[in-house]
Parts: sequence; structure tokens; C-alpha cells
Amino acid sequence: LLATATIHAQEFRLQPTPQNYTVQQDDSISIPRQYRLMAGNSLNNGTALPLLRSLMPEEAPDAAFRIYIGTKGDKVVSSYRKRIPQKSEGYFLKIEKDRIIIAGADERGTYYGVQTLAQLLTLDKLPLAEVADYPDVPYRGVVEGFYGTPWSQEDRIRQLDFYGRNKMNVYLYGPKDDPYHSTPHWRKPYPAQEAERLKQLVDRARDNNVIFYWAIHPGQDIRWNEEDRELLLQKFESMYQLGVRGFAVFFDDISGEGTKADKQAELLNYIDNHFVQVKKDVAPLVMCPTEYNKSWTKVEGGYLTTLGEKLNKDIQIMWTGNRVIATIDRPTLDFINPLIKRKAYIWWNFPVSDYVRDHLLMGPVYGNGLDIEDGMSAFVSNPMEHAEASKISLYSVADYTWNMEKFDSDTSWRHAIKDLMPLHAEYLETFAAHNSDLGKNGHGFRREESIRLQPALSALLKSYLEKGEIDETAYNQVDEECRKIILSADMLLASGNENRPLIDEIRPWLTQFKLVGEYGKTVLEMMRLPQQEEAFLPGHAHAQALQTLMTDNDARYPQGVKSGSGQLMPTFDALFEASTKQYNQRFHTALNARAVYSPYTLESNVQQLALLPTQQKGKEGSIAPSNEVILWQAGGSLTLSMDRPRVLATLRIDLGTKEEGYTHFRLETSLDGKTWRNANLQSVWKGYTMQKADVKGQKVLKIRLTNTSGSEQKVYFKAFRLTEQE
Ligand SMILES: CCCCCN1[C@H](CC(=O)NC)[C@H](O)[C@H](O)[C@H]1CO
Repeated sequence: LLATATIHAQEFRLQPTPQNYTVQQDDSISIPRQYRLMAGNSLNNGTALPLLRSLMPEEAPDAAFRIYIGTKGDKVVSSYRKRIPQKSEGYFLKIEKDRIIIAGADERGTYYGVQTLAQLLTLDKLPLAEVADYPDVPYRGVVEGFYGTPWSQEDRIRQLDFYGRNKMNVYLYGPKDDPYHSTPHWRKPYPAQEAERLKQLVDRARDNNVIFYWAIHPGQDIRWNEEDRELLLQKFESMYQLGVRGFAVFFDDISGEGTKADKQAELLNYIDNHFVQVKKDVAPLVMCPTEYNKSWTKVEGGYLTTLGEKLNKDIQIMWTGNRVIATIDRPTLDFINPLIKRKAYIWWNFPVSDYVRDHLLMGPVYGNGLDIEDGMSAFVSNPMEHAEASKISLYSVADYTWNMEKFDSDTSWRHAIKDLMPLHAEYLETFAAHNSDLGKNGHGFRREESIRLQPALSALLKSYLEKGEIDETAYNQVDEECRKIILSADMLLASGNENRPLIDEIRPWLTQFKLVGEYGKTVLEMMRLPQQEEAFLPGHAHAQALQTLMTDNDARYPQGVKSGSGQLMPTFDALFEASTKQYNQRFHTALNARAVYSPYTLESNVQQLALLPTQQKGKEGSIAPSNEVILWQAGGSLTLSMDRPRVLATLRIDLGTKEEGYTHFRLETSLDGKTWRNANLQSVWKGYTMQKADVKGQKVLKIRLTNTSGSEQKVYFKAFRLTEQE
């Protein structure tokens, strides 16, 4: 343990990277055991002092060593007043031979000074350092705003402590699937137990100097009348009673009446004037617009300009960028800020994975501009439903938003991993490097993967496919990486208590990752043997067994678990197919040469459906569900094609809509792909949204679902499942 900690000490860095940090050359002091505290009384009910006391417990009035701590204006730090950066949340920290000074521009700045001291105290000696520091972006943090399983209470407690350490000052509570945040129960106060849990979170946020924003998502069924307005204010009041001091109204992913800009503006200004401004201790109101990204905005439609003109100036307006999922750069801000007449409050949809739930997004944070800190009022990340795994990205978001121009994506990523699992950092880095790309998806957003191994992978594949030769250098690099993959998976699965919550979250992917490593090794062996009639066969059989195991998904993740899908698996599959084809040609055999086999293929002109994975397990076939609101254009269709005619037993579809919603769609089957026949749908259980088709005994080659309503339909895609007859 000590050895590892020492190694990391040599790579010591302060997180986030300070604006100014100087150390007097190789001069340091041993950590004082006792000290006399000289504290400004402005800190009395803050959290800087409790944190300091937790770090350095031995206060002694007669100790020689002193700690002076206060905010600008406190007498105890008056002689350092000029050293305090004139920036909100700024601080000055100085370590001298006989004293430490922590002077903040405000209470939170002082708290951050103590957090920086906390990091210096992990060294075995305290450097005689001077830090003059402040954040580039005013509001920095996380919006829990994803579809799917909301984070647990424990997840959120750990998150809030993480935000305190990483100088993130905002957490917005807005899990799409919390029924008291959104329809149907946004008007109702939380039941006692949930209220108590939220109160705990609010208290924990305060301990970490994090502003806890509670968001409401009323747009799907709000009525623009006095009653709903008062119910909304009462809900905010009940949250205020729990200690909430930050409020947000999200109008994203809705349709109908709730999308009207002037009505939204009227309501938000009313809340601002009659609640936020009246309370005086509440942070500026935040809203998420219905048109929250450029690809959904028709400027001449006036939605954004109406908000820009009518919304009170201190109301913050969120923005995800040029697309739902996008990186943020100067042109993005030059588009939105003039329209909304204020700096955008960026909602960055990364590392959220609710639209690619079979993937983990563990790679570096990159692609956002490094010169745009003056163009945004906030930058908050919408993370994965896997709280601990999201910390790799969140660590770098904290780094990026605090000191943007000094942000280095790869350094930050490596330190994020060390922070998460110091004793298994090299193994977690191997895992994270190969689990970063999303695969094809409806938003067209991709990430780099297996960056360091890419040259060897493509060299190995190229020489084998084009010349049937083995590039020995590349071969050995890939073989060595497969060994590291297998080792890393086992070491992480066996890592015990170092970070059990993380391992619990990613266990299915670790199991899959090990299979990927074994598959790679097996395919590499096959490449050496396509000329050997007997010796080739066991490897081929083993590779197919591994392919089967990799598609046998973990029950908790019906949509599957993908690992190494960006670079490793496509290369290994291609090498499997090429070596098997070589063998078949040489020995006139017909060994299966298709690596990924599914009897079902999906085609669709509905962008968000087109790339959904299909699954087959025994007699069951399905299209993976999506968590999103699907924008299904008029005339848009989805077609599931079989590899050969198959006899159906059942077909169930769930678009998340009631009876009348299905009248907008037509379901058909075909045996030849030319002549189609209607299949009637009827609800499976009264009042539920799942429907079944009368297709029992029908032999079909294709199944097609079309929006015949003549207008765009917003539906969910919760299920599309068939069973074949035995
Ligand atoms: C076609 C609909 C796609 C919406 C996807 N967004 C949602 C809304 C949003 O981004 N609001 C700003 C959720 O937040 C979700 O987590 C995120 C990404 O899947």
C-alpha cells in the first residue's frame, strides 16, 4: 500500500489544476502535529472550518505553529488581502515554516483553499507552497438528468463528497424517471421517506459546499392556469422546507401545450418574482428549454428569442449544443448566446449512456473548446446511470471547468483513474481505454477507443487481409495487450474493497472484457494455423464458443453488454472470418466464417431506431428497447427481416402509449417482401401500453411497423419482442 502511494506521490498533481501554484524549491516542512487556529468569524456557520478540523485535529492554543483562515474582510487575514484573487470562489493559500494562511474571496473560496490543503497533506512533507486560485466557469457540476434507474442514496452521498473534493459547486436533481420530479406526481410533495432522504442529500451537499438544485419537469401535462402555478410553487416551497436553495424547471422532451415559450416565460418569471427573489437565499433560477439544442431549433419559429426577450435576466437557460449529444465550442456559443441574450448554462450530455445502455463511457473528456470559459454561465455534465463509473469523466469535467486553458485531456483522464482506484490504476486504465466508444447510435456521437493499440490492430489486419501474412511486430503487441486485458479483468474483479461500488457497477462489462481478451488470443492462434487441417479446428471451435458466451447477456442488461466494440471486436471478428475462409478454401470445408450471427436484421428510416441492436436467444427475438422519446416522422417505418421465412408464435410491441396511440400505426407482415398483410394489434392488459399482434402460426420473412397518421408521433420504444413456433 505504502509503495503504491509513494509511486503516486511522485506523480502528484493538485486537482483541479490551480490557476497559480508555486513551490519554493525543495523546501518543505513536516506536517505540524499541533497548531493554534486563528479563524475569522465570517466562517462560523460555513463548512471550511469543519473540514480543516477534520484534516488537522490537534488544536492547541499555545502551539507555535499557526493557521490563519478567513475571508476577505476578516482581520485575521487582513495582511494578505491583496493576495486574494478578485474572483468569486477565489482563494489564497500559503504554507510557511511556522504558519499556513487560507484567505478566501468568499466562504466557498476559503473552503476550496482547505480542499487544496487537504491534497497537499497527502504528501509525506508539506511543500512551502503558494496558491492563488479561482474557477474559470461560475457554475460547475452535474445534472442527474438521465432516463433509466436513478442513482441510489449511497451513490448520491458519494457523489456529493466527490464534488466537494473536486471543487464542483452544483448538483441538479432531475432524474427523468422520478415520478415526483416529472409527470404524474410533480404536483405532489414527496412521501415522508423520500423527503427524508432528500433532506439528507441537501445536508450532505451543504457539507461539501455544493448548491443542491431541485428540478421539476411539469411540461408534459401542465395546464397554464393559476391552480397548476400555485401547485408548482407549493412543491417548491415543500422542497425549500427540506433545505433546498436552488430550483430548476425542465421543459425538455415534452410535446403539446407545455412547449409554448411565452407561457413558459410567464411561469418562470412568476416563480422568479414571487419565490426566488422573495426568499433572498435561493440561487438563480435555472430552466431547460424545449428546444435545447440547435438541431431542434427553428430560429424563425421564435421559441428561443421569445425566452431570450421575456425571461428575467437572472434566469439561466440550459443548452446541450449543436446536437442532443455534442461537444461545446466557440461557434456553438456564438449561435445560442445572442438568441437567449445571456450566457448559456451548458448541459453537457456526456458521459450519459441511456441511449447506448450496453456501453460504458470510460474514456477521456475531450473535444470541448479550451478558449470558451467566458461564454458560458455553467457547464454541468449529465452522467451515466453508473455513478461510480461516471467519476472518470466527472473528475475531468471538474478539471476542465476550473482551469480551462490548462486542461490536458489525457493527464486528467489518467489521474481520474488513479483517484478512483489508486491500487489498481493500471488495470482500470487498461479497461477504460478499451471501453470508451458508444458504437453506432441515433445521435451520431462517437468516441475514440483503444487509441494506443489502434496502429498495431490495423497493421495486423491489413497485412493479413491483403497479403495473408502476419506482421510479427503488430501481432506481438496485440497478443501482449490481450494478456493485459485478461489480467486486468481478473485483477479488477478480485479487487475486493478498494472500490466495491465501482466493481459492482461494471462487473458485467469486466466479465465481457475478459472474454474479449480470450477471444483475441484464440483468434491470434487461429491466424497461425489455417494451413493445418487438424490443428485449426479446436481454435475455431473455441472462438465460436467465446462468441456465444459474449452474446449470452447478463440478465440485468437485456439489451446486452458490449466491451471493446470500437476497435478490438471488429478486428478480432475480421481476423476470425479471414482465417476461417482461408482454411475453408484450402481444405474445401464449410466451417462457419461469420463472426457475428443473428437471424434478424433491422432497417428503419426513423433515425433513432435505425441502429438499435437485435437479439436472438433460442426461440425469442427482439429489438433492444430505447429509453428515449422517439420522434417518429409521418410515414416513417421500421422493418425486421429474417434470414429465412420463420413461423411466429407471438409478437408484442410497446410504444409507451395508450390504445388510441396505436391507431397512428400500421403493423404488417410479409412472406416475400412484396405483398404485405395487416396484423391487428390489441392491448395485452387493460390500461397497459403493451400490445400483442394476432400472428400466431404465420410464416413471415418480414415484419413492418409504419406511422400512418400523417404527422410526427412522439412515442417510446419500450418493447418489440417475438417468439417463433417450436
Ligand atoms: C430524442 C430525445 C433524446 C433526449 C436525450 N436526452 C434527454 C433530454 C436532454 O438531453 N435534456 C437536455 C435526457 O436528459 C437524456 O439523458 C439525454 C440523452 O439521452
